[in-house]
Amino acid sequence: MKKVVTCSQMKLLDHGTIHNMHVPSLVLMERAALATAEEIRKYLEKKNGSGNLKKERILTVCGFGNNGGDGIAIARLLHLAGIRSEIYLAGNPDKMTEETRHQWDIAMSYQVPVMNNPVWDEYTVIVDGIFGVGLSREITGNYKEIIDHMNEAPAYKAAVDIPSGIHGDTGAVLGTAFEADLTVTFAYKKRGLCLYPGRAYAGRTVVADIGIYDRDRDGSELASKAAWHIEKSDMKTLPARKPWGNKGTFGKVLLVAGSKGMCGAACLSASAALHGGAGMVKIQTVEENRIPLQSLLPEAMLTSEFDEEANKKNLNWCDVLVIGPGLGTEGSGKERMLWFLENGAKAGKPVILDADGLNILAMHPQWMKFIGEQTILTPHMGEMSRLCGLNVSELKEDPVARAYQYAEKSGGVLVLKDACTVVTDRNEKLYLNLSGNSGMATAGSGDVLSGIIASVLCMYLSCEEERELSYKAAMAVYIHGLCGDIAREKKGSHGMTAKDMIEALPEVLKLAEVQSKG
Ligand SMILES: NC(=O)C1=CN([C@@H]2O[C@H](COP(=O)(O)OP(=O)(O)OC[C@H]3O[C@@H](n4cnc5c(N)ncnc54)[C@H](OP(=O)(O)O)[C@@H]3O)[C@@H](O)[C@H]2O)[C@@H](O)CC1
Ligand SMILES: [K+]
Repeated sequence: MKKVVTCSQMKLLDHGTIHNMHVPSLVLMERAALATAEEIRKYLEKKNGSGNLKKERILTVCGFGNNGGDGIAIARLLHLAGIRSEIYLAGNPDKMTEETRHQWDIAMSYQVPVMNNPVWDEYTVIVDGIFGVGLSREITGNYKEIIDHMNEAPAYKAAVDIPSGIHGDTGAVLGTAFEADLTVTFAYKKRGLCLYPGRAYAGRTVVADIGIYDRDRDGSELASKAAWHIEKSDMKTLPARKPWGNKGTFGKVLLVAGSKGMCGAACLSASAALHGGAGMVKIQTVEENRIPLQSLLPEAMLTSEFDEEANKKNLNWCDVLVIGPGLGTEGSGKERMLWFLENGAKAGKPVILDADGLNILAMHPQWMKFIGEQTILTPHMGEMSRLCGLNVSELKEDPVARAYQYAEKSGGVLVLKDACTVVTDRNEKLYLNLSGNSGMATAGSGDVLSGIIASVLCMYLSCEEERELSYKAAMAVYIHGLCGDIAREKKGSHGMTAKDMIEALPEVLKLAEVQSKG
């Protein structure tokens, strides 16, 4: 797992390294510049072969905060490497920080060329060192014009730390933003580089170690509320399947799903749970779904009984409950959701509340009392909008804050599904997901996710290692994204379907087995 920070957390870490550990700010800046110049050089060498860079001409556009200081140092390093490299200063030089002024003096000593009226089309690379984590408001006026010129130029574009104009905490565009091909960010990914649209503006993102220290001198962790993103190497931590286990020990999932004429969602969710390794899956549905479901998915069990005695038996039998796919919001669906949500909570069973389960909850907010620490809610933006009464554009302005608010209010783990899915709980454990692609925005994708979450919870049933529910949910979201990535590779983002993601699931989980064997 890798940390993801907010701008204020990054400033705290910078400050701690400089003032507690006594690493001079200019040393950090030099390392930031070296890492960025090196990435640019690597790009140029790849483009030109290892030889001649004479045709290249680089313009670094610098602001007056420390992001500008990084930019000036980058221009100097490229100049000293024998590449045509020029500086353009944007804004008011009276506002230069001490470090940036120092970088300016060094660059002038080395006679790095400075342009006052650049002809934007003449450059092969444009580097954006205007604003970094210090961006504090909408970009307007002259700065906006400059960024728009930079975007229109045909050059390869590299951003220093974060594309200027992207809000480092939310990924929002403040007025305008630099459209980078490459972003070299320092120490940790910033939230705004993970969330959209910031992630799209950043292009390929490289995280460079510049010597930031994440602890205080007494060893306590700084920025301890930082977020995390899961990566492939974390898959090896998934519990291995015990050789002496049986289908009972690998987890029993009860899926309360489907309604008259609606069995597809139940089928996809159950199928994902089985492909994800759950030992047994039983679908609690309506009798009309028996024939289609048993023909489509003979591995799953099915019950249409719905009375106190049968319900209790089914509830006692299962280890994990999934409530919602294709349930409908009225009549039997509503009754089934209420019974299993209430009694599942009383029995302390983990419940994944999805799709119509969430829509019913939105219609009956008083049932939130049945949501607890063992509940995972998986709304997409539309469902979240119904749950919390904000419209989708309001949610998208700051999805992390909205997800956290609802997790706190409900007490459950919230999985807010979007291009960058946010997972959080009331303890502010926060995960931003980086796997997956736009091809996954297709019917049934959410049903597949609820099945995968159930299967990941099953993996941990007989495992000694304790993991928080939010981590397991985030791991499932990551796995789901990898399935989407494989499906896209095979079928393309237009043609892939939810079924293709399920088909990719064994391949993804095999990766975990291979990794854990070393
Ligand atoms: N020593 C360190 O800490 C290290 C920091 N590092 C680097 O420093 C970066 C952070 O530097 P930073 O804190 O100086 O902020 P930065 O992003 O340069 O911007 C501040 C300037 O922008 C201005 N401004 C803001 N918004 C504006 C707007 N909309 N329109 C117009 N102006 C606006 C603001 O003006 P003001 O708000 O004061 O009027 C101020 O002048 C970080 O991202 C990394 O690259 C690395 O070298 C490692 C060591
Ligand atoms: K920048």
